[in-house]
Amino acid sequence: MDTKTTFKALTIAGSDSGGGAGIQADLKTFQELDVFGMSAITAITAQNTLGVDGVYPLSEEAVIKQIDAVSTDIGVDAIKTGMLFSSEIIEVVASKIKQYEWKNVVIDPVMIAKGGSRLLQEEAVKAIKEQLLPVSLVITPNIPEAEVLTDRTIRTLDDRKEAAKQLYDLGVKHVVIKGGHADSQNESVDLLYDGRVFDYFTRNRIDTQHTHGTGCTFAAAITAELAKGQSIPTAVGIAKDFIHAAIEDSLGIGNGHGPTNHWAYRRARGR
Ligand SMILES: Nc1ncnc2c1ncn2[C@@H]1O[C@H](COP(=O)(O)OP(=O)(O)OP(=O)(O)O)[C@@H](O)[C@H]1O
Ligand SMILES: Cc1ncc(CO)c(N)n1
Repeated sequence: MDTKTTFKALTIAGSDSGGGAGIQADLKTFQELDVFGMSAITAITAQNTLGVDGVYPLSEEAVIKQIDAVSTDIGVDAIKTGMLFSSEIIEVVASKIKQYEWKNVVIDPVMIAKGGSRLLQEEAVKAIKEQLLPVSLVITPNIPEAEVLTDRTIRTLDDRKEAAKQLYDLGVKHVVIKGGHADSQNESVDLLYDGRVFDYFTRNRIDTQHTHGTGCTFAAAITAELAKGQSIPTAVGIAKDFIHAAIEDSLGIGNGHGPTNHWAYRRARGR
């Protein structure tokens, strides 16, 4: 008898034509971590390592149809959201999370691309806080996103801890505030808060400009591990190792902020 179990993850996010962030980064990461990846695309971006040259959102109907198509047939063990673009799409996603009673829900609250292009409309921040956070397991903001979501300035680790508590109070069960944008020259520390204790995931800071899609890749790795049934601290620890390997062994592609290397983690394990 075939007893093989296939773990499945769905990403609801934008397409990055450059292949380093968005849907493309998520699917590559799921694949590298032995999880079957599926996607519901919210918007198409014309994008490369130099920046975003166009954003083309899809209709709410198109997003609903994609989510329903995979959920009613294939099934989903974990979901991740990335670029959601508008309040209308956020509302659709929140209602689908409730309808399908998804528990392993990772929200990467993507707002602005490295070159400054908006991937989330300004007024949609409220919908993330009010509709998505209460139905989510984990949120993974970078420091500027955490500042917007909490309306506070984050300079010190104590500021970050206060912001994590504030986000937790909005209903999300675990908060990871990433340290890629922190001032530290030597290390990149990610903070995890579960409503009781703070946990720290620390690796040396790599001196590189090739960090396009680090946030998407990190959150996708957490999602893949949750799909397999790992605990949150274990999933975050594996995601930290995955993104560190991907940044360290970068590909040097393009003329700007290049992508990370999604196969570096697997190669380092001799697979
Ligand atoms: N230079 C670096 N060296 C080591 N780790 C890094 C570096 N930059 C980012 N990271 C790690 O990468 C992950 C993503 O963090 P970051 O704060 O850069 O996310 P982000 O800004 O959302 O990324 P993006 O918007 O490019 O997708 C975190 O685990 C962070 O600690
Ligand atoms: C489509 C897309 N999603 C997320 C990001 C953030 O890295 C990006 N640059 N593009």
